Amino acid sequence: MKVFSAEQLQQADKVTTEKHNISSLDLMERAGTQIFNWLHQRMQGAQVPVHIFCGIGNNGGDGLVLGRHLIEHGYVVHIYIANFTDKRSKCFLINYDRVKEITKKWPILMTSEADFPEIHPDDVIIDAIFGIGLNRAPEGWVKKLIQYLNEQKAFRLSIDIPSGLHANKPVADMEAVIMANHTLTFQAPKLAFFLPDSGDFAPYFEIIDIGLDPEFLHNTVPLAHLISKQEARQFYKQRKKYSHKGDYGHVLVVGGSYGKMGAAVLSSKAAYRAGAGLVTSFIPKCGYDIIQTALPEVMAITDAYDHLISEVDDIPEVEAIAVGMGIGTNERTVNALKKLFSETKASYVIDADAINCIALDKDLKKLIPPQSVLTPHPGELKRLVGDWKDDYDKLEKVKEFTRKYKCILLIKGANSITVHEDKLYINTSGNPGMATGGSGDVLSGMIAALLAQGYDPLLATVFATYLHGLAGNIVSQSNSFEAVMAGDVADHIGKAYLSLLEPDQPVQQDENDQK
Ligand SMILES: NC(=O)C1=CN([C@@H]2O[C@H](COP(=O)(O)OP(=O)(O)OC[C@H]3O[C@@H](n4cnc5c(N)ncnc54)[C@H](O)[C@@H]3O)[C@@H](O)[C@H]2O)[C@H](O)CC1
Ligand SMILES: [K+]
Repeated sequence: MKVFSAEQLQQADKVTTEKHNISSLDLMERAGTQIFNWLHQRMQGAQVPVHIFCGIGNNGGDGLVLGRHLIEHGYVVHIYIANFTDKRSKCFLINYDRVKEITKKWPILMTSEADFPEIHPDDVIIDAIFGIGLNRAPEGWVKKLIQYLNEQKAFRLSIDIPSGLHANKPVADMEAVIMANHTLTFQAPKLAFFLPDSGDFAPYFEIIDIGLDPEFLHNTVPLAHLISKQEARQFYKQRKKYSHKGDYGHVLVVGGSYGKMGAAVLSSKAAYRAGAGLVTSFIPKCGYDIIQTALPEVMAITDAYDHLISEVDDIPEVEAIAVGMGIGTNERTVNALKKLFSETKASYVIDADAINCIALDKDLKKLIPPQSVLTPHPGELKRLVGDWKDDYDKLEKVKEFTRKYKCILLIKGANSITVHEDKLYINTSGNPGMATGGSGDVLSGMIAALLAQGYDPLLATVFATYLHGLAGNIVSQSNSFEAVMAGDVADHIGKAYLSLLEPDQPVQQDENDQK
């Protein structure tokens, strides 16, 4: 699914009205009516007061359309206009009049804090103050209104986007954004919903299709792609009946040091579970018994050193190498990486301490093999590209890094983002239980396994990230978030493949009602 910018959606709006010969007012009617249908299906006529807070632009107009339909269906509705300026939009004004026509009185105009209404915890708040037309931080009493609404216990439903949040720019004032319980967003999800600084404002959202021109949406290069099951399923390559282990590639895991052998074990295990034909682990001597005992399927080659990796030699020819998990940043290890990168051709996954080594040594940075996949967590990323002002600055820095070093970089986090030059792929699987030691080691092994099986590096990263999150979700469903351990995630990669391929269950009406 595509993630568009506010500007692209405004353009889509314009193209749709011109090409399909419908007015902006019709589009607003469509948008507001769909919000009404959503709410009506859930409220079923309940006489719970619905407080609709409208701005004076088109987001406010959507709120007015919703209000009119609710009133016509006998709901208890209070409409308030946050009258912060008299520059009201045309479609807002028409719908303002339409409300008056049916109620015979004007909605309540708010001009200061004194106008804030009392709201009962069981009531419903509709947030239609600002949409994607937000152009600065809300100030004065409007900011206070947002804070007041956030203090209420009532359910907050935001129309299109929580007011005060920009679709694709940093939050200007964190204290002037609606904390939505749910957001009904038009046509496409907004980038801000998936970034660490702003994602908490829109923890749950649904997309409302308002029929913007499909051709425009198809031909427009989006800000990002959202990867859910539907997309991930298309990446899957079926195994052939008449095949042998050589067809699925050989992964070399270069990992571990004294006290951190688990990293190499987890990565090697995940490589097998994700489908690699063969896995060899290159480890310090001290890890030999550990890996051979933990994973009999894995072949082991040891370094000359007992506690660390000093030179990766005598290795077989492999398709993919996952390097860095638990290797430390000793100078000898940095030198081993220099030699490995310059002498061994393969598809690389560069993780953990290998990233720290690169951050420490400029010469090593220059040796990053083209098309490598780097998988830093936030701390490693900071060491690699420097600190950032906000999420958008981070994305720009990472894009620049991938251009300069011709690589793919996965920004790991709640919604991990695969970055390659200007392309962004946002992952939707996974859960907070996966914020646990070893989770990244499992992922590096999975990416390497897909590389070995012939997936191209960008696809391998996006697909492995989705499968990894899905495996984590399966574990957490029977185990709680708290109890998720990286080894469990590796053990559930198989279930993730099965879940990916099983047909979607039709949504039953009563099931739908409970959501
Ligand atoms: N194509 C679509 O997706 C459709 C969207 N619809 C809805 O329209 C809004 C966007 O409406 P717009 O009138 O452009 O802007 P807003 O309502 O978000 O903003 C209102 C108004 O407020 C001014 N403003 C912006 N920031 C501030 C601020 N901090 N303080 C004071 N005033 C501010 C700004 O100048 C605007 O004029 C979209 O989100 C949807 O809800 C259509 O209904 C259907 C098609
Ligand atoms: K809103």
